[in-house]
Amino acid sequence: RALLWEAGGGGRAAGGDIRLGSAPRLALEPLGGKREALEALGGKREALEALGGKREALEALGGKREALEALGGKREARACARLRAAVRVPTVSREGPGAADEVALLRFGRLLREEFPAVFESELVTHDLVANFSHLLTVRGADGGRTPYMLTAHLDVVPAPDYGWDVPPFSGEIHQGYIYGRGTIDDKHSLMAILEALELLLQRGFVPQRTFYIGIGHDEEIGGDKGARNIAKVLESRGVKLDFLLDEGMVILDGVVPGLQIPVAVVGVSEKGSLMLRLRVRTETGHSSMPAKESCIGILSAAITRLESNPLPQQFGSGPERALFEYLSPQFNFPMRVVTSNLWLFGPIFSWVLGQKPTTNALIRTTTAVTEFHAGVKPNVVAPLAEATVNYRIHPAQSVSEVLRLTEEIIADDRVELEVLSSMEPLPISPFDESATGYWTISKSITDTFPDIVSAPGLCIANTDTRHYQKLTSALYRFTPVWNKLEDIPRYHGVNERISLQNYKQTIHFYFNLMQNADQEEPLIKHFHTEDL
Ligand SMILES: CCCCCCCC/C=C\CCCCCCCC(=O)N[C@@H](Cc1ccccc1)C(=O)O
Ligand SMILES: [Zn+2]
Ligand SMILES: [Zn+2]
Repeated sequence: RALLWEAGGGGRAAGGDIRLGSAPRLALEPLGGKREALEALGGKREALEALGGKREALEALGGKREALEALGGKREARACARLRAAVRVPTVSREGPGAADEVALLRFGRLLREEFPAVFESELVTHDLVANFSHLLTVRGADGGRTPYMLTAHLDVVPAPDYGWDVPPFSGEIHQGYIYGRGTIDDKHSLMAILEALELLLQRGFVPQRTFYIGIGHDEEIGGDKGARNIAKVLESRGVKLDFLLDEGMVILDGVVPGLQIPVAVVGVSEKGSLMLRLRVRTETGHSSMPAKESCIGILSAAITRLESNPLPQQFGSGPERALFEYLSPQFNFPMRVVTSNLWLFGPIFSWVLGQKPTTNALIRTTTAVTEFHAGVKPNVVAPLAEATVNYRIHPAQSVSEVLRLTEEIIADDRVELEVLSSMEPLPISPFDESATGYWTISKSITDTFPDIVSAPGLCIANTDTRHYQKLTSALYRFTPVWNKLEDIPRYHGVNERISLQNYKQTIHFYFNLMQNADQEEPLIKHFHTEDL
């Protein structure tokens, strides 16, 4: 069983295509009969629970060997079934008032309570419902003298139109060893894996030494102002201080960092800031047969062209991206090893190389993304108004005001009005030196789960709920152990979001390891091992 789950890298599929979709009789034949099929899966109830129903069970099982390979065992089968059930609840966050699907959010809360009875019924665990749909779990530790820590995740997802998906985005279908669906890597995988790990540990009688919190926000995808912000307020009102907090953010990168031959787990120790800017040009409207020399559309387009052709200056070396390459230096191939060991000399050329690809460019500068453009009312009317939105993600070495000043300089046209829709300064760099217990607990848990990869501190290029928790701790980390190859990066907020069955199991292992490592004073020793899972 272990061999089957461990075959291949984290991002590779375990098992073959287990979608059959053919008649029940055809599905039963390779299994040798209904009774054998059910026996193989540990019983009718488990099989049905794992696969979500009789018809689905039969459709999904391409054969006895494939079924066992894909499911790895009863416990894994149930965990996968629970993640699939979570994906099927469309907890979509949309921009604008009244945009939350309250029915789905409530349904999701019920699903958590039903699927994790040991967690929700444990005497060690207190559950607070926050802002109606978010959840705060307090897991009481035996040693009240130790500073607690916190794990966070979010239950909402971005919208997913059916178009472009190989399987429906809210089906949770298994296809070629992957669970597909919105939320499988952002961020239901981590939420469900945290609860799986806790459920298992509690079932085994685990009593944590130190208290820890699990915060589950319901509106991260639209800023977290109701969920995470209020969870943080509840904790602040209780006088809680945290040793560290771990949220989503960075991931395992396999073949993404140029010149690095082994996969790296990047733990986000800082997070870029953000500025949403509305650009607006107003001009006289009128009959399109007598247009003025310049239209608001032309003026705004020219301004946008100037912004896109003048990227903000690179900042390589002044943020946590430098630490990433210094940490990884011994792992690079020649000549990259020489380059990254001598950044004092090769910094400028290396920065130019990083600037050539969107993923690595995001590390070294404030990025400029023109995300919206609206103008015009009718084909034969001179447009009175043109508007565009620009989203900057601000490098830690810059500030909101500096980005605004540079924008005005680049546009250099008073007819273009600027309105700040929202802004956020980059987050401070969390400690990752030898005394940073949170960083090393995460790092050790990565190594325990993935012995063959390295971990390193880095910059999180997107925003997370962590900013809401800044009053509770200055040790904010952003990482979930999703295994990404370069071609997987567009799956975030894109189409065909998926996680391999093997990678989901590893995600559970990671939190299982972390919950034990977090209790340990040096040296870190675990009582339960993932081999027992
Ligand atoms: C050499 C290293 C290369 C680095 C490559 C980086 C590859 C990154 C891979 C995966 C990124 C995963 C990001 C997962 C977290 C996404 C969180 C998110 O989407 N947040 C939203 C939050 C938000 C903020 C403001 C308003 C609404 C929502 C976001 O940032 O837009
Ligand atoms: Zn997310
Ligand atoms: Zn997201």
